[in-house]
Amino acid sequence: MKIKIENLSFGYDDGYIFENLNFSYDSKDFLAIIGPNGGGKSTLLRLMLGILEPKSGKISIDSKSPKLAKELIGYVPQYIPVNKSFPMSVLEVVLMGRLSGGLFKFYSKADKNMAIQALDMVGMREFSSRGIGALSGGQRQRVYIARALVSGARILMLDEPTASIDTQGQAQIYTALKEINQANVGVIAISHDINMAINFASKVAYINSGSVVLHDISNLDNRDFISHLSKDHTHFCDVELALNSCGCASHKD
Ligand SMILES: Nc1ncnc2c1ncn2[C@@H]1O[C@H](COP(=O)(O)OP(=O)(O)OP(=O)(O)O)[C@@H](O)[C@H]1O
Repeated sequence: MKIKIENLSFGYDDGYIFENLNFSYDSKDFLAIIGPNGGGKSTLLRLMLGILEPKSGKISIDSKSPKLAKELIGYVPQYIPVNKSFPMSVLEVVLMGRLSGGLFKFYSKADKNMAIQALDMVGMREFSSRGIGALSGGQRQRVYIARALVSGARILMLDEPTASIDTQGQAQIYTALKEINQANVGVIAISHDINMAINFASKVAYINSGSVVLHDISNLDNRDFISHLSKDHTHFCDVELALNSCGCASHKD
């Protein structure tokens, strides 16, 4: 599947956040969207999800508008804490991803098998009967990823899936996302952790002040990158320079 952004312009009010942006994504890739606060990462994700409408230009997902393609997209919001006594099991939460037939539909055996399979993919099968409130933040986030997967989504879009989660939990989430991508589901994740992005993604889109620079990092030597980052640069905004220093192909729109 392909997402194509052509001459996209968008602003919340009179001004523009993006002007004539061109960008494309192939679901073969695990794309990490990185960049400083306020750069436009969530705005771009919301445009691709069809929650926001471009002022001009076009976004197409396999030639359909984001609204018409919404069944092909699974959205995982930022980590949201839940009440410890929330009365739903992990399996029930994942089954909610099969609700497209209506809120009161009965789940079939096939639905349940799909939910168990999705829990397997994120390494959470053994927790299927546990209450959703009795999980760690990282485990809960993996359950939400399974819920998005079980809807039959062909691309997952995640807004900072590892915010407020410790390093081990982050690595488990990124490992699951990489495996999901290898099983032919596209993954686009906003990330504030450059280490995770570099270790697990195949492409990085660096967004700042409305411009997007795409880097192919599938052959990046991580140690080379980290040494460039720490030796030559001191700030997150210098990630782009470090990527260029490592000779990563970059493409600016
Ligand atoms: N609903 C809104 N109305 C008006 N302006 C908004 C709205 N949402 C975001 N903005 C502005 O748009 C710009 C881009 O915001 P966005 O949330 O897309 O950035 P971001 O890169 O995701 O930031 P962060 O890393 O802090 O989450 C910012 O200047 C922000 O203040």
